[in-house]
Amino acid sequence: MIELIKKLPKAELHLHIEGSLEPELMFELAAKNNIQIPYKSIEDVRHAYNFTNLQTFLDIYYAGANVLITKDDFYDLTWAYILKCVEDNVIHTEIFFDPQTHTSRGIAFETVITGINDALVDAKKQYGITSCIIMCFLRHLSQQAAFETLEEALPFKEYITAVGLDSSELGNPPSKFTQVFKKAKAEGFKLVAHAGEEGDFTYINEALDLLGIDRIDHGVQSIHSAALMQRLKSEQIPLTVCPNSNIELKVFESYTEHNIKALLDYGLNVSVHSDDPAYFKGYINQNFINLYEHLALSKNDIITLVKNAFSSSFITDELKQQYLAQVDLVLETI
Ligand code: HPA
Ligand SMILES: [Zn+2]
Repeated sequence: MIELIKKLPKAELHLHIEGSLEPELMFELAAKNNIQIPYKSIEDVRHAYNFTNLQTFLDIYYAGANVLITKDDFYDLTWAYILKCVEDNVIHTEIFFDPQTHTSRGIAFETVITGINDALVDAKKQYGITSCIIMCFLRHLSQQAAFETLEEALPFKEYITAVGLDSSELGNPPSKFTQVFKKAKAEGFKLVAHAGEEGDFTYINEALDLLGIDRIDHGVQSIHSAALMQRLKSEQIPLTVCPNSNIELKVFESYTEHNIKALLDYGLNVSVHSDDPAYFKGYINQNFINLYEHLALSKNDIITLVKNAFSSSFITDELKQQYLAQVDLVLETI
């Protein structure tokens, strides 16, 4: 089964590019850019990755992002991630970036977006990997700040497919961003939002009812509302679930307690993703392998999870069919 997991072509739909910053590159960029980081060695960094909840992770994650300064840094970060896609057979990836994490340090929006985009263009040329970019608003900041970020993004609209919402969930419900999501929709962006990771199921209801999102990121707390479960099932609203992240951030105590199998068996449109793989011990294949080893996923479960990701992606229907056929082709050879 592990061979199957590795060989299947996959789509990544929940990946923060800043969360793919491996400690080795963090050290290299810190030295190049003369940025102080609070670690003496790679070992030291890995040791610090011992989180108790979302906020303890975010504090370290934002500090890590401080080493990213130039367009080349954003290119190199993204290219390093593309090489992981090649390793894991990810043929389509939809990546988040957090512009405010960088613009608040005086880095131009243009520097960030063009560095990321150039690497994605090269990924298509060199490996045929398709991609899109999702710009996230930081929910611990104000709606006004999100509006300003949306304005900054408009000249680069052709590079950005969707807007999302991430960072500290508790106390920052989707309702805080109703107006800016309305504007983003009017500008033609697809909409996603992190909801129901640490926040309860009412955050998911708000993301659906007030923001009008196309996909929920995480969404695992939906299991606590029968009405919401019924709605997610009948409307087949995608949930991009990140198992390693949920374990590392103590959303579930262990893999055996993770509810993805229950969500899948109920008939929800769930898929598996890696969130912040440099911080959460592994990329997409490792997420599948951990689930397989602890939750007794069947071959059919794995195929459904893999196919759901393609179906829930923002690519054209034609490309979806092509990629789903590619999955079937690999299945025939195994
Ligand atoms: O898992 C996450 N949740 C919220 N914000 C984030 N920013 C990076 N990763 C995450
Ligand atoms: Zn996330």
